[in-house]
Amino acid sequence: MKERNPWHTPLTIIIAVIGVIAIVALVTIAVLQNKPLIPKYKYGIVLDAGSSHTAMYIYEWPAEKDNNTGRVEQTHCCKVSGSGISDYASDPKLAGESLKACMRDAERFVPSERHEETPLYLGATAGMRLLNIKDSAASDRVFQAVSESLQKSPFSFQGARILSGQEEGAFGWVTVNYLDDRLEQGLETTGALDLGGASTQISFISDSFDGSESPSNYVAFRLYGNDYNLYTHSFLCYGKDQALRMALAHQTQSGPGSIVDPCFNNGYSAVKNYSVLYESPCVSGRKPSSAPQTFTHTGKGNFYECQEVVKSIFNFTECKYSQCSFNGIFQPTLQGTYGAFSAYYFVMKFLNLTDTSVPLQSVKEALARLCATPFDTLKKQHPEVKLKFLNEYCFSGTYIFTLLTEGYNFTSRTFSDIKFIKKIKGSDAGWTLGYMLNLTNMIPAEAPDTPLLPHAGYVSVITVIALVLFVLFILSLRPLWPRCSQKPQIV
Ligand SMILES: O=c1[nH]cnc2c1ncn2[C@@H]1O[C@H](COP(=O)(O)OP(=O)(O)O)[C@@H](O)[C@H]1O
Ligand SMILES: [Ca+2]
Repeated sequence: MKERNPWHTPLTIIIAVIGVIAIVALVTIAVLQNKPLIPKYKYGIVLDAGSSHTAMYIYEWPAEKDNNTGRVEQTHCCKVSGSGISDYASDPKLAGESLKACMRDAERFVPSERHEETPLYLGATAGMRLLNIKDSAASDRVFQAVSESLQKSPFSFQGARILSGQEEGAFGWVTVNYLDDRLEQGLETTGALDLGGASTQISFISDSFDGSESPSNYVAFRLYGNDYNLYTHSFLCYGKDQALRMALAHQTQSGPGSIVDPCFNNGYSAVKNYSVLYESPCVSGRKPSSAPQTFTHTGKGNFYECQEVVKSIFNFTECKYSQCSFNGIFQPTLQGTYGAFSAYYFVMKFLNLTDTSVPLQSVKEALARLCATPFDTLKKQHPEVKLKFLNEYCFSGTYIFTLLTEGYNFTSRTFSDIKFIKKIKGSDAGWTLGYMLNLTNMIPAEAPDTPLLPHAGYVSVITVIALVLFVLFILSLRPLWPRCSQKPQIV
């Protein structure tokens, strides 16, 4: 007769089936419990109205996370065609019109159910600061026009305003450190170097700086439970386009009519208008009284001579503090690593010097070579590069080199601490993300409570405990186990 398998009793089969169902149910609940059901996002839109152009950034973050603590990422960027809003002073309506194409873009990228609740901000930087100095009524009219245009969008428009230089510097610093996950984890922070067309910002933490020596350069933050004493300064007129104006103005002082400029390549030649050159507040008041209408601007391409011209737009002597960068502005000792973005990146990218940390000597050699290249050769080497930029790379590169070394005092040792970057993890480096994080209170002052275990750890622990309980349960039923298979013992 065939022996019955002792495990095949109705009781053990029922126990096993119930046990398996219980484990599957437990693990399924553990997996589903903490998982978002459908990936739903919230959105925020920031328009960066820079001196040279306006760009729109759309950010998104998970809607389910409590108090908007989920990671914010840039999902889309739209470049407004035409020039910066400050160039529409004589026809402000056009400034409003120019934003429309990007706003339509935003309507497609943000799901329509979210339109009404999505905040929309416009922040203007140094181009509007200069227009405000030159003609504040014109600046008001431009803001009026862009605000009217943005109010017509389906988003929740929160206003258009000029950022102070301090805000521009501090929010750039917040952006790079947020994207690098340095704030939440309380890691050593990175300094931020931003070069625009009309102003430039430097922001970093220095242990020697507590704000006492120069309170106007001090911004205090408490983020995720950590205190930061940030040094920041924005130099108005030291963006690369206004710096070029100052360099040209300096060279026209010696005698009107023509300039032979070492910062432009040999073979470059253009006729320029005196009053256009001198219309900016960065140079106004210095126009020679005998100046003719136009002057000829030709290049002779020499990096070393160009450096001398560039140095002439800085004041290195005046300083009433313990130490200064330039123009009598206090700067504490440089410390740590730096992310350099916007025009720093564009120029260093053109020089092919962005990938690794670059020795200062290599930058010098690359610039000496670039400036010495005849303009015709340069055009043939770079047919894809817009002439407007190609014309100016010798000047822009020399300006960056001089600003970093003579202005901010980077040395051949500390220069390689600078990384030239455009994006961090898919989001552009710039002030816009930090600005939105601040206005939406998305970075808490105190560290949020975190669950004891991460999700995967939680699921594993639950599974192991369930298995152990199941085995213990089966073992506890031992007295009920069938004994019929045991061989009869011979007494
Ligand atoms: O491809 C490029 N090559 C070189 N420079 C560029 C390129 N794209 C943008 N730029 C420059 O970057 C700068 C951006 O400045 P922005 O418009 O942000 O001014 P702001 O920050 O001073 O208000 C401008 O000088 C612009 O000409
Ligand atoms: Ca800018």
